[in-house]
Amino acid sequence: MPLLDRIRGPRDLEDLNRDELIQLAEEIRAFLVSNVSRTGGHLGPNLGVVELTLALHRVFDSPKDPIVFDTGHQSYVHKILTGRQAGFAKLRQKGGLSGYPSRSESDHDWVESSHASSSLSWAEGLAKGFRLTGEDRTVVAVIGDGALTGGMAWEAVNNIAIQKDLPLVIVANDNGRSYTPTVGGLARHLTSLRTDRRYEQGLDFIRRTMTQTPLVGPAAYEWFHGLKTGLKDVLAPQGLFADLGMKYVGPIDGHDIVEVERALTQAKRFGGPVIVHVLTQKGRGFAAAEKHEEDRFHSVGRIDEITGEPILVNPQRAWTDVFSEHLVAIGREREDVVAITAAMLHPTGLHRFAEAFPERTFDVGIAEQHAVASAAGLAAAGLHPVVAIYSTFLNRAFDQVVMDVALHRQGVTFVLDRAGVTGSDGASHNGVWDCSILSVVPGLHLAAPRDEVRLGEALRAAVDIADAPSVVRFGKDILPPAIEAVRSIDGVDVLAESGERQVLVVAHGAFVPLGLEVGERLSDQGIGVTLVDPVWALPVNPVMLDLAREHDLIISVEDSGVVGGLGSRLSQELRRHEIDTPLREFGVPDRFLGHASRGQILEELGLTSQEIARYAVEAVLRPQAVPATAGLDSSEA
Ligand SMILES: Cc1ncc(C[n+]2csc(CCOP(=O)(O)OP(=O)(O)O)c2C)c(N)n1
Ligand SMILES: CC(=O)[C@@H](O)[C@H](O)COP(=O)(O)O
Ligand SMILES: [Mg+2]
Repeated sequence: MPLLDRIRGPRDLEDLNRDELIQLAEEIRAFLVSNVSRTGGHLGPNLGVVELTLALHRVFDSPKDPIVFDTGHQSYVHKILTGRQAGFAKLRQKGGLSGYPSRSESDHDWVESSHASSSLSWAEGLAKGFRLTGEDRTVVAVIGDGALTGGMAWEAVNNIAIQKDLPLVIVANDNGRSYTPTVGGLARHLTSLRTDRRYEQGLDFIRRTMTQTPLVGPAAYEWFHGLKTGLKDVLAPQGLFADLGMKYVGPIDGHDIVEVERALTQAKRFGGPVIVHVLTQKGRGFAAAEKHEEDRFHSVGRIDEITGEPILVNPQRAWTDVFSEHLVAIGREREDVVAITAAMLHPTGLHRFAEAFPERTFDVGIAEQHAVASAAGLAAAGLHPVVAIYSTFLNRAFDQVVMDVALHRQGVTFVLDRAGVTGSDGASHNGVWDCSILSVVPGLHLAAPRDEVRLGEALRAAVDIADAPSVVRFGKDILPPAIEAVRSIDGVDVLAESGERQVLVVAHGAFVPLGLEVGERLSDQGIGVTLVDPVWALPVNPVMLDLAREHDLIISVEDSGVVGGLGSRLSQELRRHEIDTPLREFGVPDRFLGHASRGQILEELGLTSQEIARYAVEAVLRPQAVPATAGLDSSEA
């Protein structure tokens, strides 16, 4: 019987000997490869933390001792060891396991992380809280070298370092990579800790001595490890962490389970804040991942479990690809255009720009706030920065968008990928907050292009704006075919017109095809429709006000948060101009969405042409009978 079948919870790990643990680690890797290759998910990060997670669960008493996984994408092994093996068949699917820690799944999950660099603050708060309430618990934070580049992590370190009796163990899981190799001074510092020559020379000496000792088997192993640990304390540079006043243990070979356990035990006994520096290999044990230069299989779709080749290669291009190509073309024409990524060069499509213009591309680490403020500086120095970032991660840098870019009237372009409902990564990764938060930024321009042509045009227009923030947002899906306008009125594209001017459908970005379907359904019912795409949704184009005056009802559809979103902004402008045409906004309600496919989520929210058209027909035929909030109701289904 495989050992893994006997593991129902961390207690089942207690009696395993070293050989059994090694076998179990192998079984877990096979389990991960076989399952994640079928569902997709964060394979590489999890293959790297198998021994580390086994050791964590043997040394600490989870859930009494909380284990907080930074970002949380590397918590699959933790899930396997805490009774959730069966759930992997539906990982990240509707009704299945979340791709991140989830409190509804298990008491072992304390923090539903997913946005990076917050674990140390969480752990500090938990540990401080337990100390105040007199509970004897140790809190563990597992943070990657990438997540350690985030400013929040350093705000926490600064605060932790002065609390000498805080029972807090920070495990720095150093695999040298975020997606690509982790960049920056900290990464360099970790490398120097990893490769310090004095420690290596000391180890060589021990190895040579060992060949002359009479010890064999486990005794030799114990002896060797004891010496290695002692040697590290004496010879290895404690560096930055120790200088800040924290105890540093490491560097530890993260795939040597005995060594990891020993270090964690030592850290637990210490009773104050300790950083345990563990070296791991992203993608370990799966050849295709180990040699995958781009990201070591950080996040995969469905793949062949032997070769690692993607199973479904969609020949159609995604929004990211098209943006990527347009930006290179712009870069050739405009020497002042520079690009910034917060550790996501390939996922945001900036790798092409980086290949063409390496000296004009900046990877700042997982540091969105810095990325945006630094962009303001670059703009003030005469350049035009393009900050390419996932919509959800811009939340981190809202203040910098307002204070550093908008207030200073700097020409910075934000390209927001993964805008709208993304689905399988769960609540936190839907890009549904950008329009609401950006709507309140004075002077900001925002475009939601509907197809490739409009994306190219919007991007060019955005980089021409030299005195204000400009934003181009698009989703994760593949691109729809080009949708040509029937005519254009001062920048507002009219996509369809039929009959009397009864219903004005205003559709944005990826929801333009949905708007077209709504329009068709209405004209099939004999209702006059005008369908428009403003392309530039912010600031509101005055043409929209004229169009609003000419219609009886306005329906706005957007793939973003409905509260304070684009429809809502238009509605406010109408009121400001005393235009009383009723407007109903359809978009994503203000609640957290469970993980599921994009299609399933949109269906659940009633964001289908059938539901929207049903509302519009009712509102036109029986205006008195339709409640004022009906549009919002259907999106809260
Ligand atoms: C605030 C924020 N920005 C960007 C990301 C996207 N992201 C997820 S994992 C990751 C790299 C993490 O690297 P590391 O912490 O070293 O973990 P590893 O995958 O190497 O285990 C990035 C950039 C995120 N989750 N949160
Ligand atoms: C953990 C994290 O934040 C990213 O890895 C994210 O899951 C990537 O999303 P995509 O797969 O949409 O690029
Ligand atoms: Mg890493």
